[in-house]
Amino acid sequence: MLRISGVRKVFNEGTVNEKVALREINLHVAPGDFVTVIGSNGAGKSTLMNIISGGLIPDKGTVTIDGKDVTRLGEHQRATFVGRVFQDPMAGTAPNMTIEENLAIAYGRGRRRTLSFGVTNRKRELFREHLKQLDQGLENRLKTKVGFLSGGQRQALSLLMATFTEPKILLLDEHTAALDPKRAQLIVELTRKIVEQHQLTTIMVTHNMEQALNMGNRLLMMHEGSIILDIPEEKKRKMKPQDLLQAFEAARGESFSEDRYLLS
Ligand SMILES: Nc1ncnc2c1ncn2[C@@H]1O[C@H](COP(=O)(O)OP(=O)(O)OP(=O)(O)O)[C@@H](O)[C@H]1O
Repeated sequence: MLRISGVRKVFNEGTVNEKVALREINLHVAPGDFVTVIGSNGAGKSTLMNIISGGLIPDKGTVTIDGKDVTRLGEHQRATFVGRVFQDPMAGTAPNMTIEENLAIAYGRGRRRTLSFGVTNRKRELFREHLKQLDQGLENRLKTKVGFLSGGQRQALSLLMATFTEPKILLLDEHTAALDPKRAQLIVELTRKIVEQHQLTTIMVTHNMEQALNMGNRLLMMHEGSIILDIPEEKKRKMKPQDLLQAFEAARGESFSEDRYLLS
């Protein structure tokens, strides 16, 4: 489904601020895989997500999605096959527009504009159906401006919008990190439900080791621009956060007392 070959990304190349964010990334994600990505600060996780979404173009290497080379396509051109939810609940939705207007934009992604942007009664019914599964009572608040919703409600709506058109790849970029534990858990459950329901190929970045172990069928660990661990489902299922820390230290060949802090 997703193939990343020899991808390298350097910021401020040739200056004193040069930073190699991705060294030589090779990654194949099979259809229906749910991959969690963990790693210390500055490991390159967000850069990798941006390379997949088209927010950044690699300096070297290629990205293919479902057999199509998308390396040089920008974010808008990939929007039909890449859905994304960000850490910031403000990022995925337009606060001054109503719930139904936001959903109409998500619904229109990849369709002909002339046919899609108005909110017809038929679409309203469809939106209500989808909103019901969020269990937030949003199906009765279609005319509410999104800026009035809580962070958790906005993330739930962002998740729905990102998956509305069943993208080929769903990117979740620490999408529960800004929420309190109760709301975060709700979004985790909702994520599981939506991903399973649509069998979405998903990549989720998290700093939460429990989350990385409990969700998905594969775990990647990144460090200083490289993927240093790739843990399959059977192995992952038996691991505890402590095992993950040990694996991290073994892969790096050094011990670092702040790992727990950096990863959790
Ligand atoms: N636009 C940019 N310009 C310059 N340097 C950047 C830019 N974006 C990222 N970097 C640098 O590239 C490296 C990788 O950053 P990235 O944001 O991908 O890490 P991350 O693993 O997502 O970190 P975190 O967990 O802290 O969000 C870091 O050293 C970062 O400072």
